[in-house]
Amino acid sequence: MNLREKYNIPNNAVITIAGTVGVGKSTITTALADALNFRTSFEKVDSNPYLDKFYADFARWSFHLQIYFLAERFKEQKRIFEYGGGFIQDRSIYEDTGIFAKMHYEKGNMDQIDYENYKSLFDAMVMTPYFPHPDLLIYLEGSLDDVLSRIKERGRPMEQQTPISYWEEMHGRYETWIDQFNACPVLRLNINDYDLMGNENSIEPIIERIGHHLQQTKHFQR
Ligand SMILES: Nc1ncnc2c1ncn2[C@@H]1O[C@H](COP(=O)(O)OP(=O)(O)O)[C@@H](O)[C@H]1O
Ligand SMILES: Nc1ncnc2c1ncn2[C@H]1C[C@H](O)[C@@H](COP(=O)(O)O)O1
Repeated sequence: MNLREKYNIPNNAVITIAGTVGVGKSTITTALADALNFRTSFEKVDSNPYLDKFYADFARWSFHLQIYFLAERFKEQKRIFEYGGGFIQDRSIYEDTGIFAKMHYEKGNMDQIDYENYKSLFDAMVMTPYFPHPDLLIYLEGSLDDVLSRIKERGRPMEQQTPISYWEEMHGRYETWIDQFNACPVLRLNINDYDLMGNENSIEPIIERIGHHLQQTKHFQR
């Protein structure tokens, strides 16, 4: 019996991984998809035409980047729907608006008209009964110090040049955001409670928790 069957995880489940930059979303996305034999939906960082420009000049490129991410995530959502689920998704669409767009608007990097325009597009696309919400959002939480050392270790150039205050603010915003998030069930996972690099067996307890959580939540209606 495989791990998916062992822990009663439906083969059409859609699980999205949320958390601040560098916390370990992509790594756990791969590990969970491998263990459950699910497909993955990743953010494409290398082919993003705005990301480098955005980090060099937030005010100039914030709106463009948000529209780009919204379109990319919506296309991914459509792909997941067309396959009929069975996906692990690296970052949720909710973080784009709840964390990034909001933060850049409040910091003055996006003007009010652009922000309202973006939000109305987001609401029309996402916050409707027609948009399938994930069955579970796994929120990865870790200390700011651990996250900063992971960002450093990964070494994406544009992130190294970004002031630590940016990551600190994002880290704080994530904590506030997750406390009021209710678009789908949430499982919180502390990054110190598993070790995907050092111990390949550490994925099984996570899958066990996912199985329990999915069974407990009444939202699972596929
Ligand atoms: N469980 C883990 N233990 C140790 N290092 C990790 C773990 N998960 C991720 N990392 C490392 O942290 C860095 C950021 O991870 P990544 O998965 O790319 O984060 P995210 O997708 O959230 O930005 C990478 O260098 C990765 O190898
Ligand atoms: N919506 C977004 N706005 C601004 N920047 C974003 C958004 N979504 C992702 N990003 C950035 C943050 C990182 O530099 C890369 C990839 O994110 P990661 O958390 O490492 O997967 O894109």
